[in-house]
Amino acid sequence: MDYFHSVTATSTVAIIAFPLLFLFSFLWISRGNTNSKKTAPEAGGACPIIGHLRLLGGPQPPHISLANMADKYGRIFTIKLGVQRALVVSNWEVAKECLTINDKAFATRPNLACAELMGYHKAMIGFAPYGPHWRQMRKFTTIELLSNHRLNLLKHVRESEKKSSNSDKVLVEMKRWFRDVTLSVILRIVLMKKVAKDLDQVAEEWLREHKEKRAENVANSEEDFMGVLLSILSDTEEHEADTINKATSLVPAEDTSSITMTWALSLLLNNRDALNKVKQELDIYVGKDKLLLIESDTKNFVYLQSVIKETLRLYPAAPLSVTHEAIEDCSVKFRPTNIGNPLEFRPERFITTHKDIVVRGYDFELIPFSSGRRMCPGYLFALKILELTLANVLHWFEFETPSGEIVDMRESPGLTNPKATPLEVHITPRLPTFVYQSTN
Ligand code: HEM
Repeated sequence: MDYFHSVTATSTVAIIAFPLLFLFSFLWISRGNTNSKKTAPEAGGACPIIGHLRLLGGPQPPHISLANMADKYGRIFTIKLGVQRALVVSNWEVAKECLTINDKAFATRPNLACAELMGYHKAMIGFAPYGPHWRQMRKFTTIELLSNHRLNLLKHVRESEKKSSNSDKVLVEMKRWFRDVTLSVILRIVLMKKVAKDLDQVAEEWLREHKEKRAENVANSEEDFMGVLLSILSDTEEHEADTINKATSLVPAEDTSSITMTWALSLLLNNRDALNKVKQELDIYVGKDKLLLIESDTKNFVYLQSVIKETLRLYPAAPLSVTHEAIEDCSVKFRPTNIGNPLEFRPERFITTHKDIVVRGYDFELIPFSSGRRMCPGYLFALKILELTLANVLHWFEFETPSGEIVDMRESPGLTNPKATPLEVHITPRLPTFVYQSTN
């Protein structure tokens, strides 16, 4: 039976809640959910929308609350957020319609106070309204910074980022560790050719300062990162605009990538069979006598790549995408479909039943990086960092939770989707001692 529902969007904010919700959408069907078009009661309160998302989130993350609401009101419903009417989309087919046929209609961002305050007066590409500035930034980001060609030129920066090993058992908070690695790579890319000082030295200085601030409990915001960058750059004039453009385009990389790596490791620690399969892959294709992996090694890690896709499916770093706003009238309709075992961590699905699905924005069943003209321009960079960093840490160390307990998988509210509790693990060396002492 075909069900069609449509909503006309005029000056509507679209919250595309995917792909976690796409899982729930399949459950809704199997639960015999009605497909009637409904409007949820008003969330109440005043703008800005971020405040409302937090309000919606309450004790649980906003995307989970929206999933519950979608369960009640359907996979496409509207909600009044203060003066704004928001269209909440929790199904991949509707998301496809929004991001293909209606892509241009939904291409701008809402006018939010947070975009003004956190986004350098909306100069940051992610917050910028659709228009000439966004177009120029997008061109710069996709061609000059994050194209396949540029990423290949910067391969050595990603490959050279490593952490020293200690032969003792060490307790490590993994999100911080992943964050430091990602920050260091970003910093070195942004400052490339810019600073007379040795790049490693600059990266180390930034990380030291960053760690000191953290120790003093100073808010560790994106603005800190930009502030430090701008102060480092203040003594240089040449190509400053380019450098600032680079920095603003790379800021989203840090949180999203380190969150995803933390979820991936957590899932593996709770699923020992999957962890063993990753290790087997590492032993077959790398062996235990080599320390540092390079990007060309990762093409063989089919199972690890499936783990990453499954992580992005179950714990997408940006579960609500970034809010889109409609610039013109359009109408959105949908027809339901079904998929099995959506809540299970089963990386094998991406080697068997769903092996052709890629996360590049055209398989709408899985779009953690979104799709269309506002799609994440950093997806290639992210996939490279995720594959290389996860492969390296899983190659170097054995991981155990402090008392062998199961990792807590609760999520916490926010625009991104961090773990509610830190991932603290004991790490011990996995390779023979001589490998850590070698310089490869
Ligand atoms: C696991 C990692 C990541 C995930 C899941 C992710 C996801 C997303 C999503 C869902 C959006 C919103 C797309 C939309 O509005 O439709 C986005 C935007 C964006 N992302 Fe990412 N991202 C990741 C990593 C990165 C990295 C590594 C970079 C840079 C190197 C990056 C740069 C950006 C930028 C600049 C935007 C704004 C694009 C625009 O508004 O035109 N992201 N990302």
